[in-house]
Amino acid sequence: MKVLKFGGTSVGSVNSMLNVKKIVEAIDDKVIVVVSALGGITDKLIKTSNMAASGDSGYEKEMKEIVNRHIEMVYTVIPAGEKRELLLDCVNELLSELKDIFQGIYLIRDLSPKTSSTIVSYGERLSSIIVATLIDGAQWFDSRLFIKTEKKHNKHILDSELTNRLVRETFREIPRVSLVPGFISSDKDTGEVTNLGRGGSDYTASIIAAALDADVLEIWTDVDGFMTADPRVISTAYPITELSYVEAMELCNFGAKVVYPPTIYPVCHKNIPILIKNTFNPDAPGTIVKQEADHSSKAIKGISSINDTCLITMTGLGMVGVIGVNYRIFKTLAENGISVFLVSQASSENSTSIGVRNEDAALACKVLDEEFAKEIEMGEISPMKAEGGLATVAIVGENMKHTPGIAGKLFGTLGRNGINVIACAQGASETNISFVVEGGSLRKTLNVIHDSFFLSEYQVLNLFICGIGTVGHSLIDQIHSQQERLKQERGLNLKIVGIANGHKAMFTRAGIDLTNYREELEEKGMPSSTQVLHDEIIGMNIFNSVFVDCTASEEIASLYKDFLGHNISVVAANKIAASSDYEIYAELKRIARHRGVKFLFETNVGAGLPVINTINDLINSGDKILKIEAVLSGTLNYIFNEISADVPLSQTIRNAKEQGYSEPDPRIDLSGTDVVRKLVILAREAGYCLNQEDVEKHLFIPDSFFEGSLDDFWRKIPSLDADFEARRKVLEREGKRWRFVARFEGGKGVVELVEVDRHHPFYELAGSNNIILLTTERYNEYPMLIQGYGAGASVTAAGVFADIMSIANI
Ligand SMILES: Nc1ncnc2c1ncn2[C@@H]1O[C@H](COP(=O)(O)OP(=O)(O)O)[C@@H](O)[C@H]1O
Ligand SMILES: N[C@@H](CC(=O)OP(=O)(O)O)C(=O)O
Repeated sequence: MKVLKFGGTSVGSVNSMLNVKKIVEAIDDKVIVVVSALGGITDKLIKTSNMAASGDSGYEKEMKEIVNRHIEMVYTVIPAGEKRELLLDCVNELLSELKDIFQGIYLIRDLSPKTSSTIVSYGERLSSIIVATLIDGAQWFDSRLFIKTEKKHNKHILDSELTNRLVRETFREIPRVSLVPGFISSDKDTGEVTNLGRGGSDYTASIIAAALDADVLEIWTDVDGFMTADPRVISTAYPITELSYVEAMELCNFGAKVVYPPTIYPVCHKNIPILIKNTFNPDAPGTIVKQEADHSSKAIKGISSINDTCLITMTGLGMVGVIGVNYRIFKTLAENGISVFLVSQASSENSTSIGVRNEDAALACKVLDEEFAKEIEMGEISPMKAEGGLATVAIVGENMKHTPGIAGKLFGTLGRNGINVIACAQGASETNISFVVEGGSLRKTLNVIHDSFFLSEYQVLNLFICGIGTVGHSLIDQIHSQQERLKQERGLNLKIVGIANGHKAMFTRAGIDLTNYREELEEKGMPSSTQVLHDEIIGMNIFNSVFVDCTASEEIASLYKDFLGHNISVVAANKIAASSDYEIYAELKRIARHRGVKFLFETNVGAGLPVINTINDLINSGDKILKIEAVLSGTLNYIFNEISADVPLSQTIRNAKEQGYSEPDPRIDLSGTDVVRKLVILAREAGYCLNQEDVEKHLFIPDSFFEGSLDDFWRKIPSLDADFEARRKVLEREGKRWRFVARFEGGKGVVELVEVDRHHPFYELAGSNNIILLTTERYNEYPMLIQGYGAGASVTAAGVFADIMSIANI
């Protein structure tokens, strides 16, 4: 014999009702079917009662909707004929009783718990008679006659002994199909209608299954089984094939709504398996819950959470070593009907924290303050401290037992993502680790843990890309073309969750489709500003995230500090932050280290060339950088390689801009500012404290050319052409070339135009290439030389991409 329970979602629509009929009629065994109210009806009954009790005449409209929902259901699922007429008589009678009760409440403006229980019982009474008529040959039973409760601590609790006896008596002869309303019961002494609590139909079914020694209890709902996490929050959650009773209990007790927690015990006691199935997808295997579940796979089976948490903390040296303090805490709370779902006490015994629901917090504080009034007055214990708005998360799995490293992995993952754990608890059974976080971090917490424990084959990196000029655009193209390969071959899911340019920004947790992102940004993007980026990115509170700055903006660079402080790594093509005041640079590095995130800017010097990483590797392995000599400006090298009798200086500058080598304002290159910035960054990475103003500059363009607007500059620059051409001719005759060289030695930095002959390593430097010579303690007689493209969108974008990949750490 089987017991099948169909939840509100399974009897909520015409299609689902017809599925229920098909599923039940296909079973070749005796079956007892337990049903809930039509989806959403219990909530609506409660809402309508409250409206009527508060004198809101709008309750009539709600009541009409309740009537229509049931009548329409009858007309659509039951074919015309005698059966339908008989059913309509019963349904109409129940609905008219309900209408009268609501009217009574509205008139006297009073709603007692007893009336409330009566009202909600109509949900299951109505649904069960509809389903009983729908399923061929089904016989209806009134669960109020055999599910019996008694009142304890102001709550209706099941009287198991009496109920079991009555269930067995009622089903001495079990028909082929029996139909039972779930949830509802009656008081064993007064006969008043009661219920088993919200979600209680699962419990009704479990009680019946256990009392009658059913072969299986099937819970039919709207998901493919118990999932690794709440699928409404974690889109990547997937069904768990097998769970033990203990694991199922831990999960549903902690918010996995798919099964009402008390359901597990009766069937577990009788070793009856529970099968969770999807009414909308009956072919899916579902989840089987039994004594011994498969433990061969992951360390944890599922994650559940309760958003509604208040942590009450009792502290005081007067508690240390005193016997009976905990006894008094729990006795007081129990006497006041307050349920505690998390307890955390330090071994020093001077502080105990307990997790309760927010609605119980004020009462819990009050009764505990009263219980410990004497100790509080003597100063031995402080008054209770309540911290609301929190959430409790639990990771569950019997595999955790004796497996070292689970807590380490859990808390490490949370820490790296900037999630603060306010309290935690793990029982010696080692099947559950629970912890409390800020309510606002719940989504991020669940995502982070789900990702690290369940989706480890896919690591996710969430990217915000700011600036879609030449470098940003090229980066997005490169990511787009590599996304699938990285996923398949490296298990890395690179998701771009935000894109912004100077005037538009768009964000989506699911990841932006990169095919038409420019059009989408223009059409659907919100107005962008530094503030918008700051608030949206921090507000999204998304895990494993990286802010990628492909702008040259000082304002954008000013955001890094807050991003790093919120555990968002920063990858910058923008040089401003790393070359700004030494204190700012040092602070950003400090915050990143402290927060366990990365601040990377490899492309700040030499575009995609591995310059900074090389310096870091040398230093980290104990070497010392003694001298840096370099041509660091792709623009200037391009200009000095281009300049000829046919192409004067002014034209080479224009060409450099048009080819995308120079900064948007080429004066930043010509003034040496760009090279100074790069030298400062290299020196700092080499372990020296250097600021831009400490670098000596010998320029080749007079200072006056850098004053005024960019247009003024373009107008004035041809006036230098003749002089440059004369100097170039001399240089040519001497077999020399111009190189704009940056040098750092003995703590001093210099940038200047140098004339190099054919024996100098910089002589042959072609195009816009860069060259860096590092003289170190180890590379001394023969310095290390790094050379290659030092500018250009695609190599710079590739360098940024490499920084991003190093954060993914694969
Ligand atoms: N870990 C989980 N596994 C499956 N479902 C979950 C989990 N956590 C929360 N849920 C939610 O529980 C819902 C099923 O419970 P409920 O709405 O009470 O169904 P029913 O109406 O069938 O009783 C699912 O639709 C899902 O959104
Ligand atoms: N109808 C009741 C009982 C129940 O179990 O419903 P569902 O199976 O839809 O969770 C409620 O909403 O609480």
